[in-house]
Order: sequence, then structure tokens, then C-alpha cells
Amino acid sequence: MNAHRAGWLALLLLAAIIAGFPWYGDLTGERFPTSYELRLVMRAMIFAIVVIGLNLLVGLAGLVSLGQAALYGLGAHVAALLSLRAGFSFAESMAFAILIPAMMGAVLAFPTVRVRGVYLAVITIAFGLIFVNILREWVSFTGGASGLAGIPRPTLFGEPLMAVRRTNFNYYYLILLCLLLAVWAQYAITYSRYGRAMRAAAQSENAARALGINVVAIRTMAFSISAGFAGLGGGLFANLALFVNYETFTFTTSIELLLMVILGGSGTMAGPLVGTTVLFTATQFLQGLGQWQTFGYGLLLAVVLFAMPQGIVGSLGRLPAWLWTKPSPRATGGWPNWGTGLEAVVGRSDARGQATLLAEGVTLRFGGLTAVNTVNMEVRAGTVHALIGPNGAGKSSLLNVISGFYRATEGRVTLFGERLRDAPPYALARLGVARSFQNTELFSQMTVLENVLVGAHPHFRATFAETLLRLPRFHREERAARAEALRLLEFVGMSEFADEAAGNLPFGHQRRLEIARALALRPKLLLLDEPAAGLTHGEIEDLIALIRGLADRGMTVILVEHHVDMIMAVSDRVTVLDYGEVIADGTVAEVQANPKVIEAYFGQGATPSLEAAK
Ligand SMILES: Nc1ncnc2c1ncn2[C@@H]1O[C@H](COP(=O)(O)OP(=O)(O)OP(=O)(O)O)[C@@H](O)[C@H]1O
Repeated sequence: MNAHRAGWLALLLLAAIIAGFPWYGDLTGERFPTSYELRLVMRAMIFAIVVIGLNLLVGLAGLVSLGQAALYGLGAHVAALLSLRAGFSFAESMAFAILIPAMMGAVLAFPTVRVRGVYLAVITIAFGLIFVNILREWVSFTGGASGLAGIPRPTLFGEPLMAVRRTNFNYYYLILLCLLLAVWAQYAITYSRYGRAMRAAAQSENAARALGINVVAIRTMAFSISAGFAGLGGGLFANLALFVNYETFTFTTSIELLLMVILGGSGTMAGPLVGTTVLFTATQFLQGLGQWQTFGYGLLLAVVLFAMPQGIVGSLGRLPAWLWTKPSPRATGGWPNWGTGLEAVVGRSDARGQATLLAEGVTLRFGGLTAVNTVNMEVRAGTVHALIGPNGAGKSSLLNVISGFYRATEGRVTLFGERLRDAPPYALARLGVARSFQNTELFSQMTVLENVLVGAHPHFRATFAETLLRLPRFHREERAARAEALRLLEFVGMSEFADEAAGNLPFGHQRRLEIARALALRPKLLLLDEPAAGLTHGEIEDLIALIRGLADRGMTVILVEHHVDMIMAVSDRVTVLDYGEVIADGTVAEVQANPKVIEAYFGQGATPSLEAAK
């Protein structure tokens, strides 16, 4: 049985235990559980729903929020106010309890455009503090310290949800249903292009942008979904307690929620359930310790996290690998022989001869430094165009302008016949511009296969709803993308590494993977920034064959390289930069004979051949 199935089975078992819990007393004749214990389980389930939402934000999108209790409180207050003051039904007020916090979440995501990490955490703390302050001070609306009491007992389809008679467990089961739906949603989002995009944006923002992911949009989505879960939890809580005030939603609750995520194992499927259960149970037991309660709580956390730094599920999940160490795949020799395989993975373009890229007077300044100075360059489709020059000549800067990472101070760039003014990197990627980075930028904690799948992100058409419901189009696209990703991996000789974490790969393989991932975008223009750096002689030979093969099939390649052998072997044209300016442009032979180039590389009076640079 694989881990996947075991997980679902464990969940089913847990659901069965929770579902059977109210009937335990009837079966055994004991006075257990009383309505007090039932309420505790309901509150724990509500917490778990909020924690699942927070896990998506922290564990997947890598965004730490310390204001989640405020969104939970917002849901609770929306539900309470709408049913108390506006006479909304339970279902109506719950819909708004989810919707309004989700919208608030999108607003909260806005600062992530500028800040992340600890700064973002501080902003979310500020949000939480302001929220509680408003609740406390706006007495006419929220009741201040006396809160909102007398919320009507919820009913659904005319049926009372709360205990009128002892065996009315409707609300209990409704919360359980919501929890199971939340677990499902977490699973469906994590194992989809949305989850992959969230993890990608967290692990390498630049690579994510270069692969067509709108990082701001994906983070807004993560915040919004997470806030929606918090709101759902809040609404359920208000209708359970029938009373709300600010004291339930303070900063301490936000910390508690985050601790549940971390203790369970952030980013894991079962982590939120385990973390919530352990901390919730611990809190109940520790109540017996009186004034030592906080001490015991702190000690428990410190010990568990010291022993299991990845959280309970995160650390236990590694156990099988540790117990039954499987040999990690060994590096294969060279890359396979490209030939027919290439056709299958990149197809063939017939745009040959047309101008793929036209740079006119492109200038890029960093303060007083002119990194790129009035560069004019034309790159034709289906050619390998090398961009060379001494260190600091401005080659990477020009690549960054072409791929949208830097905005040209002056001049213009025309791509595929369209003038694209200030298009962001993700938009250019979607038009067909892929790139590699000088220092490889992989999603190191994702598997090799997942890395390539992120490259296919812009090609998915299934909507969010189709993804959540796992409708046929989702499965079709996912299967096709996987097949294509595996083909690409086979193509770069890395099939046996598919399930390995990208960060564990040897350097040469990381470069291969970066190229496979870029090809998954099905680009028309491929920008390679020093792809041969750190590769062995044999690997460089393979790389040359690959680049040539790509160009022969109509793909345009712009190559920034220092390896002179490689440039001579593979390039159709060469543009030479020095101090940000174009000093030569032509075929390899023309450039080689150009005195300006020789001077730039070797100083005045040097050997008149680039060959000597080998
Ligand atoms: N973000 C930045 N801020 C300020 N200056 C920068 C920035 N990026 C590059 N530069 C400067 O611009 C100039 C060109 O740098 P660039 O990295 O484009 O050169 P390069 O030709 O790619 O060099 P190398 O071959 O060493 O990678 C250098 O003087 C560099 O210090």
C-alpha cells in the first residue's frame, strides 16, 4: 500500500471515530461524552479548519501570517452580525462569513508585492492588533467587551442544527463535513498546478516569474483561500457559541494557530489535523497545572520541535526513507543522443528567418552606472545568437531586459513582431520566452518532475473549480503534462531522478533540469545565461548538440557564454558587448577577426585570435 492510500485510509478512520464519538455513551452506558466534551471536539474541528487554511499559506506559499485570528474573528463577527442585525439565515450568513474574510485576505496579500518574511509577519500582526482594537472600541456595533450575545440557534432547511433534544448532533456532523471538505480542498489545491505554483513562488520567485507564474496573483490567491477557511471556521464558531467578542481572536490565538501548523508539520497533508489535535488536547490537560500551565505548554513545544524540527508529520514522514534507505540514483553518463527525441519534445517551428527579437537603442542604467548602452541587436528565428563580452560587459543585464526582469531606461524591445512595453516576466514567458539563470534557480525542495511540471504551468486550462472538483479536464491535462514532463526528463537523461528533490542533484544535472524545465514552457525564444559554467567537457559537448538541435527545429536561442569553444561551435551570429556597448556583431569568423573584439578581450597589441582565449 502506498503512502497516499495509507493517508486516505487514516483519514477515513479518524472521520469514523469522530462520527461515532457522540454515540459512545449510548453504546457503553457511560455518561460520556457530555455536551461539554462534544463542544470541545467541535471547537477542535473548527480550529483544524482554520489551521488547514493557514497551512496552505505558510506551508505552500511560504507566507507567514500572524494575523490569522483576525480573519477568523472577522468570519465570526460577520456571521453574528448578519444573523442578529440583518436577519440573515444560517446559510446566507455563513456564505458571507467566508466571502468577506476571503476578500480581506486579498487586501492583506497586497503588501507581499513589496515585503516578505519577517516584515510580512509584522504587517499581519499589525492587522490583527488593529482588528481587535476596532472590535473593542466600536461598542455600538460590536458590543465591545460585552460582545454580541443572543445569536439565534442555526437552522438549515428548516431543521434545527443545535441540540433541542439530546440526540440532535446535526451541527456536530455539519462541522465534521466542513472539516472533511477542507481536507479535500487542501489536497486538491496542493496537488495541482496552483499548489505547485505556490510552492514554486516560495522557493524561487525569479524562476517562478520566468516560467509564466504571476507571483502576485498566486500569493493573493493563497491569502484569499486561507482567509476563506478562517472565515468558515469563524462563522461555525459564532453559531456554536451563540456569542462572540474580541477576546477569542487576539494575537495569542494567532500564535496558537501558527504553532498548530508548525507543530503538525507545515506543508504536509496531515500536519494541521495532528498539530491541532496535539495542541488542543495538551491545552485541556495542562489546565490542571494551574499557574504552571503556560510553562508546561512552552516546554512541550520546545521538546517536540527540538526532536522533530519538521513538525510531527514532517519528521515522521521522513522515517520510512531513513529506515529503508533506498539507494539514490547514480548519475548516468552523457545526455542521450538527441535526434528524433528532440522533435517529439519541442516540435518544429516554421518562423525561420523572421526577426524574433529586435532591440533598438536599449539602455539600462543603475543610478550612475550604465550597464547597457544604446544597444541595437536583431536576432532571427531559428538561429543561435551568442552574446559575449568581458566580465561586467552587461550581458546578463541585457538578458534581464529582454526577459522583462529589468525595465529598459531607454530604447525599445520588439519580440515576435510585437512591441512589448514594460511587460512583466510572466507575461513574456506566456508569449514564449524561456530562460535559464546564471546561478541555477531550481525549486530545490520540489522533486525533479515537479520542477518540470511548473514549467508547463501556463499551458493548463482547467479552472480553479474544475481543479477543486477534480473534473475530467483537470485529470486529462495533468496526465498529459506528466507524460510530457517525463519525456523531457528522458530527453535530458534524467528519468531515474524524477522523484528526487531537485536540491539533491549534482551540479551538472541541475543545469540539465533547468533546461528541461524551460523547454516545458514550449518556448519560441530560449535565453541561456552561461549554461556551460561548471559543466564537464563531455557535458558541454552534449549541451552544444542540444542547442544546435533546438535551433535546427526553429527555436531561437540567445546564448550568454564565456566558453569560446562552445560559442564557435554552436553560434550562427555573435554580438559582442564591452562596457555595455555593442562593439561587434556578425558571424563567428567576422567577430573573431575584429580588432576591437581582440582589444576588449586581450588588451591592445594582443594575439589576434579569439582561439587563444581557450
Ligand atoms: N542590480 C544591479 N544593480 C546595480 N548594478 C548592477 C546590477 N546588475 C548588474 N549591475 C552592474 O552592471 C554591470 C553589468 O553587469 P552584468 O552582470 O550585466 O555583466 P555581465 O556581462 O553579465 O558580466 P558577467 O560575465 O560577469 O556575468 C556591472 O558593472 C554590474 O556590476
